[in-house]
Amino acid sequence: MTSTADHAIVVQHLVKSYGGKRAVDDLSFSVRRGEIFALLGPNGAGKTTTVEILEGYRAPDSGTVHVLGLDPQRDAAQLKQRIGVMLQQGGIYPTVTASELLHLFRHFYRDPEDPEALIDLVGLRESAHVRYRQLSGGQQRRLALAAALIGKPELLFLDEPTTAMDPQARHLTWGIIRELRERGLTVLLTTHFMEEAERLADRVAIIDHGRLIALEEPKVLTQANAEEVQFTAPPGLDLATLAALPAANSAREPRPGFYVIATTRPADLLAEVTAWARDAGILLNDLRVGHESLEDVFLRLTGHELRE
Ligand SMILES: Nc1ncnc2c1ncn2[C@@H]1O[C@H](COP(=O)(O)OP(=O)(O)OP(=O)(O)O)[C@@H](O)[C@H]1O
Repeated sequence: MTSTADHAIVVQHLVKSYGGKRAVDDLSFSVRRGEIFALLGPNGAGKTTTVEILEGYRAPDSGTVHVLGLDPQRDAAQLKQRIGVMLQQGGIYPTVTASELLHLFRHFYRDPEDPEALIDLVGLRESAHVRYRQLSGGQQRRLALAAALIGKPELLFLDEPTTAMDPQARHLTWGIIRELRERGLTVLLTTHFMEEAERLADRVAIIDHGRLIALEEPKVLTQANAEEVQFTAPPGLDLATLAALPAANSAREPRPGFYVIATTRPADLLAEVTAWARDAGILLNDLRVGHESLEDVFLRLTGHELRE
């Protein structure tokens, strides 16, 4: 039973339409206190709409939503003191510095965090007095993260937190988010990045067309399936031939030239695939055995790929 005592967010049968189109379609899920929960889905899946309803910026058409035990519409003022929202790109005044922004924002909260400690936490000490527009994309996102933390929130909403970051900045940010979980914060994350959900989240809700497709721990999602042999080769190979290899269960070509063969005997299949390729004079690249990635899982569940 989901209760508001041990759950930071409880969403039940949420519906939101724009015109005649359902952006969120009977969505139900709960986020436990202290977990990092990812909403994963392609463009237009309904992630932002859902998050904005939870933040109190949009009203649902029907269904119920509880955030920290509160109704985001009715208890908006109370809730704003207890949640942190990372502003989207472009949401920060271009000539302000990190230090100025955080020292200003602290006045909006009853019990704010020390701005200087936050500057250190997000790794902006060297750039604390640089104007926002002169920061790199990754630094700008980290400042937005610091700004979301200034009110010492219990629950943090991160909408696409590592967009525009290079791999180094992304890893840094993942480290910060993990540290926040250690401190007991609950995090609701939306992302297009498989790897981000896989590495950060305790549980992942995959949504598509406003509906819940799956809700699992990342490792359960990826282990639920048999192993696979994957490789790249020229597009258009005969899938029936591949599926007919003795150790193969099924074969598919999810992207042109990228092949996935499911098996319960990966070592045998690997030998069969390489022998077949040699006989057919086909060069295989990136041959590997593995579990499905979250990307494969998404493709299998929704029939289309996750786009950035
Ligand atoms: N204010 C609005 N008016 C009309 N339609 C909207 C509005 N906001 C969103 N939509 C539509 O609702 C659907 C869900 O959009 P939403 O932004 O919630 O998805 P998303 O998963 O966050 O996608 P993205 O990753 O692109 O932000 C989309 O089809 C979108 O075009």
